[in-house]
Amino acid sequence: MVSLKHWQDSAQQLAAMGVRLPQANVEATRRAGIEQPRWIHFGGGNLYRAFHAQVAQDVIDAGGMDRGVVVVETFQPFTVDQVYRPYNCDILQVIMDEDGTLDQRILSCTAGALFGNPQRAEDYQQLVRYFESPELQMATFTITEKGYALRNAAGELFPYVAKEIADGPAGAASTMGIVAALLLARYTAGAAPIALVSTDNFSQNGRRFRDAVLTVAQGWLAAGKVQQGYVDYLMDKDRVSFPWSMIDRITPNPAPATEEALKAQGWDDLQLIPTGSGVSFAGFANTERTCYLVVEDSFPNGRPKLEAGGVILTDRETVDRADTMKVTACLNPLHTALAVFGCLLGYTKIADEMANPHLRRLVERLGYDEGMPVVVSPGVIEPKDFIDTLITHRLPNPALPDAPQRIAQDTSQKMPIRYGHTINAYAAAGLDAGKLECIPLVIAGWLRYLLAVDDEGAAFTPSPDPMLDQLQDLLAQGGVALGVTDAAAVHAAVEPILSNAEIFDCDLYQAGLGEKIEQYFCELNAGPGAVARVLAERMA
Ligand SMILES: NC(=O)c1ccc[n+]([C@@H]2O[C@H](COP(=O)([O-])OP(=O)(O)OC[C@H]3O[C@@H](n4cnc5c(N)ncnc54)[C@H](O)[C@@H]3O)[C@@H](O)[C@H]2O)c1
Ligand SMILES: O=P(O)(O)OC[C@@H](O)[C@@H](O)[C@H](O)[C@H](O)CO
Repeated sequence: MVSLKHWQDSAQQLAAMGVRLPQANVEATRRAGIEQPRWIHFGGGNLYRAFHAQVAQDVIDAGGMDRGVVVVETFQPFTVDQVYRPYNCDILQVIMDEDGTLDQRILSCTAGALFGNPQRAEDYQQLVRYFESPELQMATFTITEKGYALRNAAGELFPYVAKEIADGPAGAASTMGIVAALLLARYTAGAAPIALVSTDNFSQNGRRFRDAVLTVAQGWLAAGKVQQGYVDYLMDKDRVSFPWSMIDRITPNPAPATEEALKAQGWDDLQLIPTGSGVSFAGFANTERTCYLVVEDSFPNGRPKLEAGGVILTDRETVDRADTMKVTACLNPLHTALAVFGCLLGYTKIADEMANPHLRRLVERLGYDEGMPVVVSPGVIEPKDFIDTLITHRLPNPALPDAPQRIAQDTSQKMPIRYGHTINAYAAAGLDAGKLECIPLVIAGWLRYLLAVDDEGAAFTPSPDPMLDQLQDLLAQGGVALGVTDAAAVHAAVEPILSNAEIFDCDLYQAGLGEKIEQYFCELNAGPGAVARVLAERMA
């Protein structure tokens, strides 16, 4: 048997098993990274473990960075304590090819892991020291869309954000507040430049990230907690940059099937680590081979040689086009459609959904017919090739254990990016959004999903979502349950949701889609079996 915790004792055996090993001196890069990283990553979830860590290992192996990355959690310490530290921060990356091959590689590029929240003073102070150093060049982030959110659906600051603004940097509590406080420490220590790179899935992520940090910082300025010089520092892109990015790699939660396959190959310490939530972790990260990371080349303090890790460095406009292509048209809207309908139809694997001709037709029409017409090619990736590969290889990959339940997480946070953007783009291009059929069908499917009753009439547990309770209450208060198809009752219950521009980035009634979504919802909600029937009729 071989173990990830002690892999260096079995290097020869691992090499014989075909497991790729780090090329650089592991201990030296680890020591140097713990001493002072050049790269800190916030949100050490599965995407970091499968993708950013690969980039960092490639860069280190190629001599493009002399030290390891430090991973930081701000939200909860789970991965730090239960996933990183027990494995000395090492990761087994498992790339799952369509033919069932498991391509395995040990990634030893993570030097340390911290719970960087004032709740854990020792780790937080270490993080502050890292930020005070001019040697730190960049921080990357995968903290999910909600990690950047400061306001509720009514547009008001969350109470804990209002409180941290009133309390000042010492009371930083949200991730945006913590980042603003770390930047204050950096400013005070000499104002060295830095790049803060959001690699989360939403359009213009750098702009929105910057806006969120500035909202907190300007709140502190208004409350007399910081000086103008600090805000000037944050606003100076030559000192603090927020490069935009596009990231793509379908990275499911570690799956029992992967755990079993690895055990059968001789691994003895890669059991799934229970989290008590929908997400799962393990010593391994399972992912697909295809990956893209496109980043605006704006690093005022220099950067590791990211090109050696396959990163495409380019200008902001190209990044924006690549990202818009992926998150608003050619991948993520298709994913959310499969998530919503997959949960309703009892699927647990995306590849199985792609074998359903009606679901396959739905995602083809969503992508080719409804998303693509308003996509501008980024040049660095050809949209038609991208979506062709997605539909013919990536989504149907039977080896990839991706689940609609994973993708359904936080759907309320993704609506503006995945559908609102295209609806608004139709209006901007003088096209009639009211003619769209698949986007409103998915939104109606999401309302149907919120009832938490599947197409057989059985209750299911929706994936975690910060707005779930609020949205479910609106439907319940309106008397909407499975079987309710009275148009007036449905309208009264769903109108506050569909007209809310905080949720969709547009008022769907003004966009000419509200009534159509209500009609689709009534069809989908007619009773058990209605979801499959409507899909079969409309996607014939
Ligand atoms: N998994 C993928 O296929 C994939 C692909 C491309 C992009 N992404 C982007 O990466 C993000 C993370 O994906 P993942 O697969 O690593 O998810 P994950 O669930 O494995 O990890 C989520 C990470 O975000 C942190 N987090 C959650 N809520 C937070 C909050 N409010 N503030 C700060 N941190 C918070 C968690 O602690 C964890 O480190 C996604 O939301 C998406 O934007 C994911
Ligand atoms: O990560 P999210 O929650 O924004 O979205 C779920 C999936 O659509 C997403 O993770 C994809 O797998 C990813 O965007 C592929 O690159």
